Amino acid sequence: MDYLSDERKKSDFDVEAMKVAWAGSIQEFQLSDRMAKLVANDPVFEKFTRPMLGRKELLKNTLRKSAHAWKLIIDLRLSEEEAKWLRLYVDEPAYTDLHWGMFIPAIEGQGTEEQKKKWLPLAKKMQIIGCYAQTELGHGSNVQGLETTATFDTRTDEFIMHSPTLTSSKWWPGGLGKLSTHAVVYARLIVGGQFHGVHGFIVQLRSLEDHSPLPGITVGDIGLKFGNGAYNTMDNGVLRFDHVRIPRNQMLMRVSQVTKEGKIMQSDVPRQLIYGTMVYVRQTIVADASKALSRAVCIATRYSAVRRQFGSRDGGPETQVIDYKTQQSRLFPLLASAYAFRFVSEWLKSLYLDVKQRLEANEFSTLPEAHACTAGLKSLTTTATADGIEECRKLCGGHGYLVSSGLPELFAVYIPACTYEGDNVVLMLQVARFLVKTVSELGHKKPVGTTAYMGRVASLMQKNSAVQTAEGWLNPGAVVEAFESRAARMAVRCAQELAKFGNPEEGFAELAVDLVEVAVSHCQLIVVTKFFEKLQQDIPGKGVKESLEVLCYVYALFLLHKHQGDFLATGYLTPKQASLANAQLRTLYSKVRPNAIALVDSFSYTDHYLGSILGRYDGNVYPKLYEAAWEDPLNDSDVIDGFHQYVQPILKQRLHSAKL
Ligand SMILES: CCCCC/C=C\C/C=C\C/C=C\C/C=C\C/C=C\C=C\C(=O)SCCNC(=O)CCNC(=O)[C@H](O)C(C)(C)COP(=O)(O)OP(=O)(O)OC[C@H]1O[C@@H](n2cnc3c(N)ncnc32)[C@H](O)[C@@H]1OP(=O)(O)O
Ligand SMILES: Cc1cc2nc3c(=O)[nH]c(=O)nc-3n(C[C@H](O)[C@H](O)[C@H](O)COP(=O)(O)OP(=O)(O)OC[C@H]3O[C@@H](n4cnc5c(N)ncnc54)[C@H](O)[C@@H]3O)c2cc1C
Repeated sequence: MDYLSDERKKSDFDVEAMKVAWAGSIQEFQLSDRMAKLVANDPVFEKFTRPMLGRKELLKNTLRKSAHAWKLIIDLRLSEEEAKWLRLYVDEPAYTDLHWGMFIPAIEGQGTEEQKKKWLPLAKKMQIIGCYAQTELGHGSNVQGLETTATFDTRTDEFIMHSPTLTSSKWWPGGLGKLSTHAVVYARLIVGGQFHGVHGFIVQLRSLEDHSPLPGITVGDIGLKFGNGAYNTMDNGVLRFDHVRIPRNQMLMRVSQVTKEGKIMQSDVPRQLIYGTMVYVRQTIVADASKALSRAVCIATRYSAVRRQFGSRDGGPETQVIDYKTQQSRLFPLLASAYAFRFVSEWLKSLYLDVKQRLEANEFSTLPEAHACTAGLKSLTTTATADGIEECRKLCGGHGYLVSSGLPELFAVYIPACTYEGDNVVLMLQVARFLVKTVSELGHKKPVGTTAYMGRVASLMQKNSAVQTAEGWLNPGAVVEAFESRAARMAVRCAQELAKFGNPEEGFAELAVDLVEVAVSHCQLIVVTKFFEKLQQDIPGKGVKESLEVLCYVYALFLLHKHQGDFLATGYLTPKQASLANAQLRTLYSKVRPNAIALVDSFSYTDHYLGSILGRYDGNVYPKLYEAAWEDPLNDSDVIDGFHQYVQPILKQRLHSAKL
């Protein structure tokens, strides 16, 4: 029985076409759908017991699933793209994520042709397992502060990898603790007693025969992390080197080369390319944000349609909680954000692929913008998603706190995204540096790409919003101009403040909070703009574009309302115009309401992937919650183990004293 069928009938757009719009293309939809079903129908990938397993059992279970996934990839001859989807739907962080997601990309981006030829076939056949060992106990954000050393020995033509201090221990790399045979290790290059910056080195950690650590290497897991199950399926590790020797050709040498004689040769490639793997991964994290947020929103939306509280008249049904305006005002902006992040990630991927192609042709001019966009959007979307998942838990009331809602584990797995691949504040400060530089160069350099609007800064500083009515806000030009003006005005104001400091670095440190706000406003402008640009494309299907338009305005006007202080303080909006935007937002929520279930169905998530009783496709929540409770190991017996030993004596004592 489909308890949500009435809801599904209310929608006025073609859900199948929306699924394609969400996926990006019909091919992508079919591919993803095939992999989702393959995983959902395979009992090896069951995951409901995960939060109850102890650490060793949990990790072993993950290894079993990863081995089964690899077998499927080989047996079914899946492409790399299909394998990516398969791993996503298995939905369990594993050492293989870092192998495919960072180790291989690091070699691809920073290795020479010879190095790629040697290492990539081994890695792609999984004859070696790699991780990305950058962060140390003492330093994560400050990459140039890493302490591990790689000292060149001209006599033997080798590097000596060493961990000189406790704080130089590698700490956090996923897959390092128990599984990796190799790592790309980031270390200070020392040649002839001189420091030559941080570089990547391929280091073998464990024997390929018996998996024991090689001489001079101390390696292990760093211990339990937040939440049950969740990211504890990953063996984040600690690693120390005691004068471990590796051949010279295991330094990744696309950026700098060390010759046999100990000479450093710089290629034309900028040294920032050493950070290139992070640019790649940050871009994928933006896509992951839309997946995680859409999962949480799907659960909260379906459950909000099932759940009823108050408002019964004449013995009729109570009100569905999704009909409360307060519920809508918390839920629908998150629904709109999931779509907004999906489309901005699509754009970011194309930006990244373009930059990658240019880098391969030794054209580096667009790297700074790629860095700013990936860093800023990673920060913006992961912060909003982590907060959004927690909001979805609250939107589900008490039942959202049950592990069977799927939300606690999703939250626990997701929140480190605000920290890994760059702490979100540190990343916004990078965006701020890029923006300040752009403003300072306005006199002699035309801003391009996502900062092109800065080229119109004079008019953006003068023009104020012309919106007169709530309907006036349903105009892409009016909305985009509002976001451009706010971002430009905040950036210019900050640059003026910075100019008052004799020492720019001192000013940057003092004004850091304002600078982060400038960066956030710039990144929000990018997301809003890319959503409107998406709507310019041909999007087939009855009512699909119209529904997306509504979501686009919800996203933009929700941000405008949330940050109205900025819009008012910069003088672009009057309080009246801000309140008209809010009135329009309320109207938009009413337009979303009948389509809400169809909009989350369009993510096309299987019940397996959602992993949530509250978010079940059929809405059959209460019987299934009730059933699941009885499956808890505590309910194996009526009288709990330990009762006779620890509780009964207390009860007896009470009875005894009661007699007295
Ligand atoms: C319910 C269950 C659900 C289950 C869910 C299932 C599955 C989920 C599975 C997986 C989750 C999804 C994805 C997981 C992905 C990853 C997680 C796992 C791994 C994580 C890995 C890591 O974290 S790796 C370590 C990452 N570390 C960092 O990011 C460090 C951050 N620091 C830096 O990036 C930099 O050092 C810096 C940016 C802070 C630089 O600081 P600064 O002192 O200014 O530096 P420099 O002098 O070094 O550089 C300055 C110039 O360089 C430019 N620049 C800096 N970075 C870059 C770059 N990346 N690219 C290009 N250019 C860069 C900078 O702009 C300066 O340029 P100018 O000189 O021109 O101004
Ligand atoms: C689950 C998980 C998986 C990870 N996987 C890997 C991996 O595979 N490989 C790997 O190498 N690393 C990995 N990491 C490490 C991760 O990349 C770092 O933790 C991250 O880059 C943050 O660095 P940090 O821990 O040094 O934080 P810190 O920099 O110490 O941050 C602490 C606080 O200081 C603030 N702060 C720091 N610098 C500044 C500044 N300049 N201005 C203002 N505020 C500042 C931050 O905002 C934060 O609030 C992982 C981490 C986690 C949690």
